[in-house]
Amino acid sequence: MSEFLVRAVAEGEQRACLDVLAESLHGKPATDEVWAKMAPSWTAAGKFAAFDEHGAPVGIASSFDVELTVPGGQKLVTAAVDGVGVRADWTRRGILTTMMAVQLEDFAARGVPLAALHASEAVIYGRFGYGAATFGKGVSIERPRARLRDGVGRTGEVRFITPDEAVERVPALYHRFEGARPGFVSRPPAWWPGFFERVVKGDGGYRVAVHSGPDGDDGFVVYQTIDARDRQAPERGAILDIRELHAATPQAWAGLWRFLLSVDLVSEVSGRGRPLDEPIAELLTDPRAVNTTEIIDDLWLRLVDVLAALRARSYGTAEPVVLEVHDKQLPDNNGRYAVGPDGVERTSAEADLRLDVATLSSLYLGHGLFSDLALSGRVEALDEAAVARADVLFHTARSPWCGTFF
Ligand SMILES: CC(=O)SCCNC(=O)CCNC(=O)[C@H](O)C(C)(C)COP(=O)(O)OP(=O)(O)OC[C@H]1O[C@@H](n2cnc3c(N)ncnc32)[C@H](O)[C@@H]1OP(=O)(O)O
Repeated sequence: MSEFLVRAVAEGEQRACLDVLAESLHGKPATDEVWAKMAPSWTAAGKFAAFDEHGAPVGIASSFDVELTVPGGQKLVTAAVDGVGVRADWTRRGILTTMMAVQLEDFAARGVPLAALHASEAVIYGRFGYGAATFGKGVSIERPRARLRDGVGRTGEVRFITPDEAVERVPALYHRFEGARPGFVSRPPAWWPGFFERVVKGDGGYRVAVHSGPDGDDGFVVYQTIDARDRQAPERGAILDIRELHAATPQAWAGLWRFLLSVDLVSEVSGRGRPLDEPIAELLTDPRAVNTTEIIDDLWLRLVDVLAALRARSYGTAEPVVLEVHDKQLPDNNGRYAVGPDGVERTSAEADLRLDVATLSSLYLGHGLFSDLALSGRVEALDEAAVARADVLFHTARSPWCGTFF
């Protein structure tokens, strides 16, 4: 069997690695024009690749650092893992497994307490300690039925901005929302050019609208309209599909929804990956105008430093529990942790609950219940009473939500 070597990507090797990634995702090699646009942000930093015996890349795993808000509001440095792919003629030989191991060791050595990713398939990353930690819902709103309750969203103004104005204003505006929910991530400067090129300035016809309240700009929406008109069904108008909707205040949030639901010749307003608890139906006189079309896993989280991560978040009011954590890839995390509202310590006390690091990672931001995972066997309850306590300790008022694709 052919050998491979996993190592850090050196300066000058990025383009060949990008082509491997594109191939794995059924894309095309970058043209000179595309590469010229990508090169400034597709640096060698944070990239590991597998090379064949001739030195050609056959697999790639990339990451960049962001800050992720954890329950209680602290922001933790998090390795945002993206750009993972193995050339189709090299799969199932352990390349991803080796790249994940090297990457995790790098995160641990750099003192990065969390790693996160969006998974192409739900079966891949659990074995490396990642668990689905935030979810998003798809919504479809029947616009003809969607009348707003009296007074909803009337306190501010919404205006379009041009793509160039969006480049100028939206990153700073987004910065205002960071920390609004557990799971939210910062968008470093290198994240934005791809978004502006592919979405805002791309050929999808996206519009950017900004909401202004008493303190100035406080929300924005990015959407496109898809013409679905049909002569046989004259009541059918366009579909207005939301790509992003972020608001700093409840008034801005309601104002943006008012605007979206007021656009003429639209029969449906849709969006994917919205927060599970976004109360759109509560804005309307007919809540049944809002349909949930799907619920999908969003951010997969990996506690790299279990003690640091557990210490960084806040907890609900309940007696402490002792968690026994198993971590195959990073054995320094193995052990017991006493977790309570007054703090988190390593302990030699008897364990109440036993779970692997992927399961703990999926519960960490507040989505899901220990009791559900105890039912399914993913949490082993050595003390039954501790399950309900853990539910209270880890619960968060707002659903965790990431809202950023990388
Ligand atoms: C964060 C992101 O970027 S998500 C994007 C991920 N990339 C893609 O989906 C692109 C297309 N797919 C690929 O490039 C590759 O198939 C990868 C990266 C998913 C997997 O790479 P491989 O080198 O084949 O993985 P590797 O050989 O290390 O497999 C490890 C284990 O995962 C399993 N596995 C890997 N990929 C899959 C999959 N897609 N479906 C089911 N099982 C899988 C393997 O069977 C193996 O199981 P085992 O340990 O029980 O033997």
